[in-house]
Amino acid sequence: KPWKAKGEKKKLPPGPKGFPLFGSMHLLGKFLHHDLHKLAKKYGPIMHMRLGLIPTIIVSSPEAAELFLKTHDLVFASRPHIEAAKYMFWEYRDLVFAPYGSYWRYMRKMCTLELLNSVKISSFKAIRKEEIGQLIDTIQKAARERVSVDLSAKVTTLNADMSCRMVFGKKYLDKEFDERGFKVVIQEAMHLAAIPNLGDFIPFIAPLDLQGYTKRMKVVAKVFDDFFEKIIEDHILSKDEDSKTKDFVDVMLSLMESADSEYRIERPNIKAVMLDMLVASMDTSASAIEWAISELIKQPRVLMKVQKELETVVGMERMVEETDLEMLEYLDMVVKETLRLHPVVPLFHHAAMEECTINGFHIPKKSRVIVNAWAIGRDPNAWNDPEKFIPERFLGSSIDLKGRDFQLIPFGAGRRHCPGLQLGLIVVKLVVAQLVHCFDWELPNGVIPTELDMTEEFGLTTPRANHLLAIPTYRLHK
Ligand code: HEM
Repeated sequence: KPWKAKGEKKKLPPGPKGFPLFGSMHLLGKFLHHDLHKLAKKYGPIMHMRLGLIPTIIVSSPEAAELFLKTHDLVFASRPHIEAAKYMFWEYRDLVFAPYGSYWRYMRKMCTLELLNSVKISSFKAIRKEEIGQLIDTIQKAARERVSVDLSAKVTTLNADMSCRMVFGKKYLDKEFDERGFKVVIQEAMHLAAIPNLGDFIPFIAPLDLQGYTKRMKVVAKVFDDFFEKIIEDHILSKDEDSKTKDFVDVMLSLMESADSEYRIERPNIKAVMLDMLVASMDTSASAIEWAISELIKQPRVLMKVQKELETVVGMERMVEETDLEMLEYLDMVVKETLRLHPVVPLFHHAAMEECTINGFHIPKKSRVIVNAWAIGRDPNAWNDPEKFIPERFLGSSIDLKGRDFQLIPFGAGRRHCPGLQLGLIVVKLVVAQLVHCFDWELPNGVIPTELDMTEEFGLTTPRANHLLAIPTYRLHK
């Protein structure tokens, strides 16, 4: 209605009532996206729950997501304040956690221009080919010896190496990073950024660090800082070598020196974006690959169909090339179906810059908005048999991953949608195709495919809880 009587209470979306101070935090367990999904089934696709002192809106259906990420996109284009971004991402100087505004826009433009556009992505093709080639060689060795391969570990290392070479210009050894190794520290960071932190929801108790997270974040931040300082120093030292092609760090360093860039870019800004590019590109793609291969092993029928398509398009005499990807229509459906059931970023967080009315509900200014992509991919109103992995559901359908079809938004939608979509999809498709084109896969210890464990680990991304182990058999005729 156009008018509101004075003092009339604004109607919040339905949701659990909650206790004083803590609100409904007690309802959130280890798997936040599952817990929120269950609650949404009871209260509806636009649900309000107070978490600590912060009004939080949970968005769990395609229609609701469209309202928040398209119709009212601008209002919700910011990010919430979180302790993790303060301690681990150089006080929001990165792109992922930067509040909406001109600094965010500048950083996003810079990353797109210097790393994530088609021309740049294609310039890294040789790196991808080389790294994937090396992985196939080691798996071939395992195939000869009939031993199982830790596919989760291999794919994570592959992605870490590819990301490092793109962003830093070279690979770094685990021990140059930290004695715990790359993967462990990054995963600790992802976990700390995703678990509910009391300090985010009851800001005045943040300094008490009751859960001990701040302490852990500071440890992680120090590891990143030392590592990135070393990389920056390496780049400054090798700056004048003529033969060197400029990588992303070189570009950012040149921004630091140039007087005419829009913002004063200093080392903390560079380090924050380095961390973004690393975490955003490594674990996302690796988890998507791991889930796709798991689903394929689980369903031999689908795996055989992917292999058949590869036999027809690529043939058994050679490996898959990036140029083959656009011809692989069934593979495309498999990847969509994987990201529907396993959106590797299950929840993404936005913040309301203004108050807003949606579907008659009042959304207070500074609310945190959590979009549950995991729940959306399972919405029974949008999908038949949502729990089943059926790539054929995309046959003849125009649904794509670009954020226009709100029943499938693993890359988000609207202003904050993933700028790495194109790169991510190339990597995921190429690695999945290569792994199943070059090899057949069998589970070790006589585990039958349908019994493959599919438990998730919760973090900013959700990889498999238990590594995927499988025994390869080489397939190609060369
Ligand atoms: C399968 C792979 C990937 C998936 C599923 C994925 C998914 C997502 C999602 C859901 C978001 C949040 C959207 C939102 O808040 O509305 C996001 C943001 C982002 N992604 Fe990705 N991503 C992937 C790969 C990549 C890659 C390869 C990069 C590049 C390095 C990247 C860089 C980013 C950045 C920088 C943001 C923050 C954008 C902003 O806040 O403006 N992502 N991604």
